[in-house]
Amino acid sequence: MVGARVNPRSGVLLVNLGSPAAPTPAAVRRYLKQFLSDRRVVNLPPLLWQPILRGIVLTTRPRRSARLYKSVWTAEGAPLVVNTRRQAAGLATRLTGQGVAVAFAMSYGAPSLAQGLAQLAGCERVLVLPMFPQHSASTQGAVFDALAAALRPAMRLPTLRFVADFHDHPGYIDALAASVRAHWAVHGRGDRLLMSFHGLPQRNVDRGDPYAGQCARTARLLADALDLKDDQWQLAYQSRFGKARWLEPATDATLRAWGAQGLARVDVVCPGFVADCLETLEEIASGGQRIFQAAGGGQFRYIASLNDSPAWLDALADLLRAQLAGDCQ
Ligand SMILES: C=CC1=C(C)c2cc3[nH]c(cc4nc(cc5[nH]c(cc1n2)c(C)c5CCC(=O)O)C(CCC(=O)O)=C4C)c(C)c3C=C
Ligand SMILES: [Fe+2]
Ligand SMILES: [Fe+2]
Repeated sequence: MVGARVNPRSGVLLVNLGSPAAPTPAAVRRYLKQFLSDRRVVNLPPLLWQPILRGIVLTTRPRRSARLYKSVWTAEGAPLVVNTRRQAAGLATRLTGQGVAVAFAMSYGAPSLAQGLAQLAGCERVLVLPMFPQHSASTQGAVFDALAAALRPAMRLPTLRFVADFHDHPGYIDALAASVRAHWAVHGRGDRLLMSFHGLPQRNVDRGDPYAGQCARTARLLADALDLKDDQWQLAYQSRFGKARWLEPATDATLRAWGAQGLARVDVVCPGFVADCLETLEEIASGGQRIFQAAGGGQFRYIASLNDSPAWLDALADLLRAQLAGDCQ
């Protein structure tokens, strides 16, 4: 546990997606097997999907993904886990004095939900915050399932509160806007700002997943906070996986088109990721730049995720205090 009191009455559990234990094909295979077997993520009949997963995906993807993970791995471990650990530590310094313990966990890999909850043993109330600003059944739903599974053996349940999303929270939008402005103050302002969100299969949205609507709302609020005109920014979706149709426009196609138009300077921010990870550091900061420049574009700048920046952790602490002060009394 990060700096809790002896027996605090309330606990906060931050939950993000999770990473492999090591940047090796074997560890990535274990991680992808758990992740991609979750029906919240790939909702196909297991008799159809499991042979494809085991016979094709898990025999080809781990080697390539391990190479990508290796390119972003740090001395302390996977960026997503390192950044989430720092966020938990930063929140603990803000909340522990108020009798609130803070721990973190991952939907897939380690630390598991059971390990995270064990850090909060003795808390009568537990507030679970999935670290995905926009709601999707594939992410929040997976956290909820993992939470229920982790609590199955419990003889005494805490009072629980689950934050469904925070896509329009003023503190989150302000922290994003401040981080873009700080970037502009140092590097100058690009011709256009691309707001790249993780993608989702179109059929999930057709079935009622609010994800795309919430991404659009976050993007609009951020554009307004930055006083951007409509021709100065665009929303796009990254990280397509598999053969189905995913949300559009795609980040890679957009960057290719902007490069071909000969744009001299673009900035890219990923508001759906509050912690830098493989998908931002490798896919966007490296891969996005390659695509844009190969197509003829000029300068490309990736704006880091909020990670453990003080303004973001202050906003997050406010969000958590407000949630804890709600009907959790
Ligand atoms: C931010 C929200 C996310 C949504 C929504 C989401 C949906 C989703 N993802 C996949 C498939 C993969 N995602 C992978 C990595 C990954 N995804 C997110 C976030 C969301 N995913 C994060 C933060 C990460 C990075 C993890 C890290 O360790 O840094 C991967 C694994 C990496 C790889 O092999 O490329 C896959 C696969 C699907 C199918 C999906 C929605 C249905
Ligand atoms: Fe993903
Ligand atoms: Fe990806």
